[in-house]
Amino acid sequence: MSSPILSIENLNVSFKTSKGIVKANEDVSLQIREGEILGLIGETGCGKTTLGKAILRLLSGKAKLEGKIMYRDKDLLTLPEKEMRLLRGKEIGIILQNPSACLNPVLSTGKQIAEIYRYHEIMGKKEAEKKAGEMLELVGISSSRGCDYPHQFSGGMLQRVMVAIGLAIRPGLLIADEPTKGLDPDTKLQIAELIVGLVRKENASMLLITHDLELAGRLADRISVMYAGEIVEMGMAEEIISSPKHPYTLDLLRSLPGKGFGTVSGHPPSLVSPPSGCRYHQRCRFRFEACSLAHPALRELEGERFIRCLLSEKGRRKETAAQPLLTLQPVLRCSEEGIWRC
Ligand SMILES: Nc1ncnc2c1ncn2[C@@H]1O[C@H](COP(=O)(O)OP(=O)(O)OP(=O)(O)O)[C@@H](O)[C@H]1O
Ligand code: NI
Repeated sequence: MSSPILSIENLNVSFKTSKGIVKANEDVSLQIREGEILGLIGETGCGKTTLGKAILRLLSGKAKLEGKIMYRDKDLLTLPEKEMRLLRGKEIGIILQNPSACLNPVLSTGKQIAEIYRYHEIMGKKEAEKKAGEMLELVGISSSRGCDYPHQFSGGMLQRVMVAIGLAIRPGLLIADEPTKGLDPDTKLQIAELIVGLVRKENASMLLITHDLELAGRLADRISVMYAGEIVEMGMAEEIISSPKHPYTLDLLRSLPGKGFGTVSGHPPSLVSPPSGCRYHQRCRFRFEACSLAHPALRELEGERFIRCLLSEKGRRKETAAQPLLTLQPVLRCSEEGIWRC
């Protein structure tokens, strides 16, 4: 097994707001290995972007961060800002979800890519502009369009420009935050495959942030499922998709458009005052009394599978799965071993 390029230990991120302290990430621990693509999924507002930005210390001054984030041998939460600036873009690239807000409207796209090389003082102006053209070609845009401004590009093309910027200096780790948001289904897949193809070619690693479980299942090696600021399930992508163990993951899978179910019913809880016990218990079809009282820990099951659910504790699963408090039309059944299947 390859060593981690990124290791996050017990990360807590909170924001002081007028409504109270928003606990956007709580006790988050995960690793991304060399050459690995980790999908981070969860509903809107669960804390995915917070985690991605925390890695690069891009959160606003209101954010309080505790825990440890190691990139190779660098401790990112204590690294001096000067070193952090050198690391951003060069060792860890980021693609944010809204290209038109991230790009400078009065600078040509070619110049914006060239600026990265100039900023990191890798090469001179002429060479940087030539390299920017090559990057555009790499992401499927003619280098002649380097003179064009962001408003002259479609959403999909702009996202390609963001990919070129994110990967310009061949970072070891790429954080891609909803890189396909707002694109039509065909463009979405093309962009996602483009990013993954380039990352794989470089043997780089990636944190792929998305609310799209299907996309993560198709492109990631492993998946972390986040709910209300916490990781609730983590494992190999194909296993998460074929046999989800946390009721939330199961509900996410059931809500895929292809299954015709719509979104997961109910609303995520407040991150200012989350419910006691399991954060998902109010929406969970398998809840039992203890779920509203005891906060489950993230436990490791066999084969690097992690789950934060009281049902995963021995003896509970069968008993409870057999008698869910709420029974929706079951596409579920409980197998002999007590593992749920879609
Ligand atoms: N700068 C901030 N100040 C205050 N609260 C914030 C800030 N940034 C994020 N939050 C809050 O933290 C929580 C997590 O937000 P985050 O953007 O990380 O969620 P997300 O999973 O990325 O959602 P989406 O899928 O919509 O992008 C939300 O409740 C959000 O309102
Ligand atoms: Ni987000």
